[in-house]
Amino acid sequence: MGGEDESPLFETKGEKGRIWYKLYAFSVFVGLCLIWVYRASHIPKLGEEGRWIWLGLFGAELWFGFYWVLNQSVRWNPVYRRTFKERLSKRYQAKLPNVDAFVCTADPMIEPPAMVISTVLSVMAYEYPPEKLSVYLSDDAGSELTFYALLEASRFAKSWIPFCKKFKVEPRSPDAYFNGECMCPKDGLQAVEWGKIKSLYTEMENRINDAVKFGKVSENIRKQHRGFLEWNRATTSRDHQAILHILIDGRDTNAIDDEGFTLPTLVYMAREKRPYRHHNFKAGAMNSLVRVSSEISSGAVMLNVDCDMYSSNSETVKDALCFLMDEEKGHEIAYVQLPQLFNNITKNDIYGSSPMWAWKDFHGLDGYGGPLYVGSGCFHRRESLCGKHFNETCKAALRANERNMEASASTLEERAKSLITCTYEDNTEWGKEMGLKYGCPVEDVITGLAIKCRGWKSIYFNPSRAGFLGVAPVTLAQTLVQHKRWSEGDFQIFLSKYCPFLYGKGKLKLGLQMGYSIYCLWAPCSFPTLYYVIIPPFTLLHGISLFPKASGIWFMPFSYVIAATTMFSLWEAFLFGCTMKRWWNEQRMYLFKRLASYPFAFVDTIFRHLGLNKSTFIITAKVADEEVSKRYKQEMMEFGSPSPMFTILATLAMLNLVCLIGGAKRLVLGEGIGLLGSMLLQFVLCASVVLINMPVYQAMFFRNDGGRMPTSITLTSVALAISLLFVFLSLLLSVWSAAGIRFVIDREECFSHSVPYEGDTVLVSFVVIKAERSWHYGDEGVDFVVKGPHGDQIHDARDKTSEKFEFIVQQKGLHRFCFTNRSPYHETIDFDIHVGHFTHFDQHAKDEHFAPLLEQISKLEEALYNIQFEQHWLEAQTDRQALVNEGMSRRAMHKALLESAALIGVSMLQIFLLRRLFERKLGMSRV
Ligand SMILES: O=c1ccn([C@@H]2O[C@H](COP(=O)(O)OP(=O)(O)O[C@H]3O[C@H](CO)[C@@H](O)[C@H](O)[C@H]3O)[C@@H](O)[C@H]2O)c(=O)[nH]1
Ligand SMILES: [Mn+2]
Repeated sequence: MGGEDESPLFETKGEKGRIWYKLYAFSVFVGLCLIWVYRASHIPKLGEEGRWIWLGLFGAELWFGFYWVLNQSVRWNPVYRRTFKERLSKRYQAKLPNVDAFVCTADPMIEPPAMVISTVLSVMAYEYPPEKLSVYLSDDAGSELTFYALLEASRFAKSWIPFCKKFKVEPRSPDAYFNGECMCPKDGLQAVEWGKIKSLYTEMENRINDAVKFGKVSENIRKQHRGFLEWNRATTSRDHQAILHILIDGRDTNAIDDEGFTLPTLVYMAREKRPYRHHNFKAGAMNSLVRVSSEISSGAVMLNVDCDMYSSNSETVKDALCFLMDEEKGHEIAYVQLPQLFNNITKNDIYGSSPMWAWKDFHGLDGYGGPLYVGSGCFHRRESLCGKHFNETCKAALRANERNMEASASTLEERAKSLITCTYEDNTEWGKEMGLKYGCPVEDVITGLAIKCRGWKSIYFNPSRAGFLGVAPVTLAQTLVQHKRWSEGDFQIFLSKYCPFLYGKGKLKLGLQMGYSIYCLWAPCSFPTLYYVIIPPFTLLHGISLFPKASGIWFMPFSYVIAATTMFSLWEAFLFGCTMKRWWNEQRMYLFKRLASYPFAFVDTIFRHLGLNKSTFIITAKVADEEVSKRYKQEMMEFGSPSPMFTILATLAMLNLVCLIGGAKRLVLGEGIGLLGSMLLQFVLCASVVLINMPVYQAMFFRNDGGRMPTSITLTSVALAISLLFVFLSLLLSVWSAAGIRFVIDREECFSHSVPYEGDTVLVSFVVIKAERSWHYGDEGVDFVVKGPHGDQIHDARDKTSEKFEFIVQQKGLHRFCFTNRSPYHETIDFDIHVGHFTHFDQHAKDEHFAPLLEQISKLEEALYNIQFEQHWLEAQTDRQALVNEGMSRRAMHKALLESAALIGVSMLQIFLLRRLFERKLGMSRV
């Protein structure tokens, strides 16, 4: 047995109880296959009704199944890592490598300099030999405000770092430490120092915030450092020379903290920017940092954090080194990614920013050779990031390296500056084979993939104390935009030559190829989801069943797959200690991303592929105004600023609401429990969508704060929902004439229909389409008699070829509708009936606020039915007329269209007036 010296620096463990998971997964897979079999074996034949709708559903279910299979890759073989930092310290104390930490910022307005320097200070205070630690700040805004803040930080560090080390403070971001939940120390000495440091910090923060408020630094401050000379009147964030200043030079014997210890090196960098040169966003900044640091400190390990992601665990560097320096496996590892967690998540995580499953997936990816590189919170081996291919000679490469001690700081600055000019990268491999790749909105994911295809492995490490904490978006729009960027970038990778299945073939394990594809295929997931959220509700409204009956055997696989996957995800949430509400919020965001972010991402990627648009990088804001933050803390969804994404969400929410109400009405008023049996799944689906959309309805109709849905979006989405209903209605009627019956009559034919309420309006129509003799077209009609429940005659028409009328029901119960054909020929008759139940609505609705809304919806819906009836009638008429006169039908259609348009207009107006009414009511009650 080997001694302590040969024991590994980290340990890997699998998860127990995987066999149960595999059994569960297998059973779900069987369920999925049965669903496919059901769909495939029940496809309506060519020319039959509803074939396309059915095929569409089949397509969606194929996709969901396929995607579910992909997802198994990250659940099949998860691994968990543990490090042994004491062994590292014992064996490598003097031989630890230089570590360079990079912090990126890009806009002092949405990434406040005070926040940025707190992040910088948190990494400067790492528990690591300071002479081996260098921190670089890349400022893509080239802002003197950020430079000034960093200058302040370089001074504050002198007291902050010794304070942290002396009292083992965590977290080491002064902002998080003083404003977070840390307790003021009771112990005498620490309490005194705590007070001193806190006031130092507060003063510094105030000075920085004052400068930011003022928009520039004062003349007094300008005199404090020659660096300010870089900024003149012509300097803008898009147009300036390369700026680089070593604010603390760790080699300098005078660069010491208050306790006399060396300080880590601190560098400010703003790469050259010119309006006519593309700067490649964060990837460009990172590559500049890689070059600059190789000149100044040439750390063998590089850490990158976003400016909002402070280090919350001062031991993380050592953890990372345990992986990279492990004697046996360390040399194969290119990077160590830590999870991106957030410090501003509310109890129920309303925007699903920290979905536990997302990071769980990374354990699964780790089992197949390595997680994705996702930007912030990742430690890289310099050589692998710079393009080196893995081979066995890489062994023992990570060693302590000497810094250039001869060159003066200003020489280093000059040399470094020449590496960050606009032209430096021309005709080089930077952005292609070296450094981070350009041209992709998720530079990190594509770079990580390329690194792994060069033969390296990666590690996912989730320490019990969070390594990094950032700022999660605090509005719905920001979250959706961020996900649009990610899903767009990932999908772009899938379509490029870096597609995990092509590029990774033979280089990555199949499990990892599948794992990468989960992310790469986010964007296309939007279409099956959209289909599922639109079509089943529509057909629910029209009483068309798309899923097996609840009593039938085919119902089993559907219900099993839905129940099993839902229960499983609830179980997982429960294991993570999630609240029910948080799980529910997560489901909502899961749906919203698929409905709103991913479709845009998909379309934009396709356009980009066709060369129609360029990629952009919308930086996520890290600050919000007070009102917005307040609502975020109260977990109220923020819809305040208009966004086309909201229009989609609101339209679909309205659509599902109307369809659910329509379906429920059918259930209550007409077809009863039989309908529920044949439409159960559609009801469940539609009802879940409506439930999950509650915050949307609230924002549209019931809220009065700044975060409610903008009126313009409410109006547009209501109009859109109505138009969609009409479009589908006419489509459905043309392909799937569910309403009305067409039958051939010989002598006599009777129908009965039960009307449950007195006072309902019944619309009845029939048209004799054609007689069964082609050579002769006569005008012979049929007789039509309607009788009430007690045999009383309600309507009597003699010898009519068509008829349309309505009557009010006097007595509820079974009504009879009888046709008599007096001609010797068979006739084809189209018969349609519709019972309207609007007048009774107000008796049922109690809620004072809900009543008018539901009434309006009901009215709309009633109108819709009437139009449907009308259209059906027109169509039947048209069919008849087609035999007589083509021209007539066109006029009929025009009439129908005109009617529809008028109705949309009126409904819109009603909704608008209703809203106004609400506003006034709420306004009054507040006074
Ligand atoms: O031109 C730019 C644009 C952005 N950034 C910086 O990039 C970081 C990430 O930007 P942010 O808007 O916060 O994006 P997020 O979506 O929150 O970032 C995640 O997703 C990005 C890829 O889309 C990764 O690069 C990040 O590391 C990862 O945290 C921030 O520090 C920015 O300052 C730049 O330096 N230059
Ligand atoms: Mn961010």
